[in-house]
Amino acid sequence: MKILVISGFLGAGKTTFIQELVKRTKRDFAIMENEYGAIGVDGDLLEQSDGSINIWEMTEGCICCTRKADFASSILTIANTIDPEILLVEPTGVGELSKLLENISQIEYERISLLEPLTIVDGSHFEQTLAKFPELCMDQIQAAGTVIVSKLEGASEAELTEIEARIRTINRTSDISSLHYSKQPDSWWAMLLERPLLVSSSNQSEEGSAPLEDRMIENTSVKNEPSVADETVDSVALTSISLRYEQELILFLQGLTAGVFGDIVRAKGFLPIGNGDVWLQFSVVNGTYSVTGFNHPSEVTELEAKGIFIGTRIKRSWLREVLQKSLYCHPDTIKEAAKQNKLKIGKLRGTKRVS
Ligand SMILES: Nc1nc2c(ncn2[C@@H]2O[C@H](COP(=O)(O)OP(=O)(O)OP(=O)(O)O)[C@@H](O)[C@H]2O)c(=O)[nH]1
Repeated sequence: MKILVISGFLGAGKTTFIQELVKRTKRDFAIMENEYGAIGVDGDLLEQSDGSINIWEMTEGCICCTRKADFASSILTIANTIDPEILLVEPTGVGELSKLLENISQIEYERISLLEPLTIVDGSHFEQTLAKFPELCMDQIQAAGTVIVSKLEGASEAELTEIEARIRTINRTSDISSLHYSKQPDSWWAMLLERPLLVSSSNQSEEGSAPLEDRMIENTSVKNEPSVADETVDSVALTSISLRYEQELILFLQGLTAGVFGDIVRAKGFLPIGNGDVWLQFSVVNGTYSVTGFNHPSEVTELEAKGIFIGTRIKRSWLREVLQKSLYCHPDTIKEAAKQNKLKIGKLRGTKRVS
C-alpha cells in the first residue's frame, strides 16, 4: 500500500483536489480523513462524489500530534484489511506535515511506503494565510514534494510566476504547480502517484528532491518563528442543524463572515431547509461563503445534518441558537440531543465507513 498525504491549510482545497484526483486517475484508493472538530464533514462529501471508495474518519484531534498512536494503528489495519493500492491521507488544515511524515515513516515497512507528499496552497489568499499562520504554512510547504496552487484558475501568467517565485523562497527543491490542476495533463496526475518519498539522505536520487530527514532539519529553524496557530484555534461541531428558509442560511453566513459569531477561519457543513425536501451545503473560507445543493441520500438514515466552525472566540451558544433553534426551545429536547450527539461522536471515532 502506498500512502499519499495531501496537506494544506484550512479550506485550501484538499477535499476538492482529492475528488479530482480520484476522478482523473481512477486507481484503487482508500481515503483517511482527519477532521479538526468533533465530527467529520468531508467523508460525507467524498462519499457523495464517489460512493465506491472506502473512507475512514478520525475526528477530535490531530493525527500529527494527539492522535498519533490511533493513526498508526489505523494505517496498519487498513493495510491488513482493505489493502488499497493507494491510501490518501487528508490531515487537518492545522496539522504539521513534517510531524505527520515523521510518524508515518516509523511504520513504513515492505508493504507500506510513502509517496512524495502534496501541499495545496490557496493562491488567492497566500500572503494573508502565511502572515497569520507562518509556522504552520511554512512547515506544510517545506515538507511537501509538490506544492499545488489552488483557486487561481483565472490568474495571468505574471501572477502565476509571482506566486511560484514566492513559494520557491520557502521551499527550494519541491515541484510547484501554479497552473490550476484542472488544466494539468494525465501524465502529471499519474506522476503524483509514482514518486516515492526518500526517507534518508543515503537514498537520495540524482535528480532528487531533498530526502525526508534533511527536510526535518530545515524545519527546525521555522520553530522559532512566531505563530498563533494551534494554541488559539478552537472548534465547534454541531449536529441536528436546520434552517427554515434558504434566505435564512444566506443571512446566517453573512453574519458569520462579518464576525458576529466570532473570528471564524473555516466553516462547512450541510443541512435541511424547511421540511427537509431541500438540503444545502455551505462553506466559509477567508471571509467568503458559498452555498451549493446537496443531494441527501434519504435511504441512508445515518447521514445527519452537521456543521463545523473553526476559529477563535467562537460564540458557541449563538451558533446553537440559530442553527439548532428547534432543539434550543425545549430543554428536554436539548438534553436528549446532547445524549445522542455524545453517542454519535463515540461511534465515529476511528470507525471504518464502507459504502
Ligand atoms: N475557485 C476555486 N475554489 C476552490 C478550489 N478548491 C477548493 N475550492 C473551494 O474552496 C472551499 C474549500 O474547499 P475544500 O476542498 O473543502 O478545502 P479543504 O482544504 O478540504 O478544507 P478543510 O478540510 O476544511 O481544511 C470550497 O468552497 C471549494 O469549493 C479551486 O481550485 N478553485
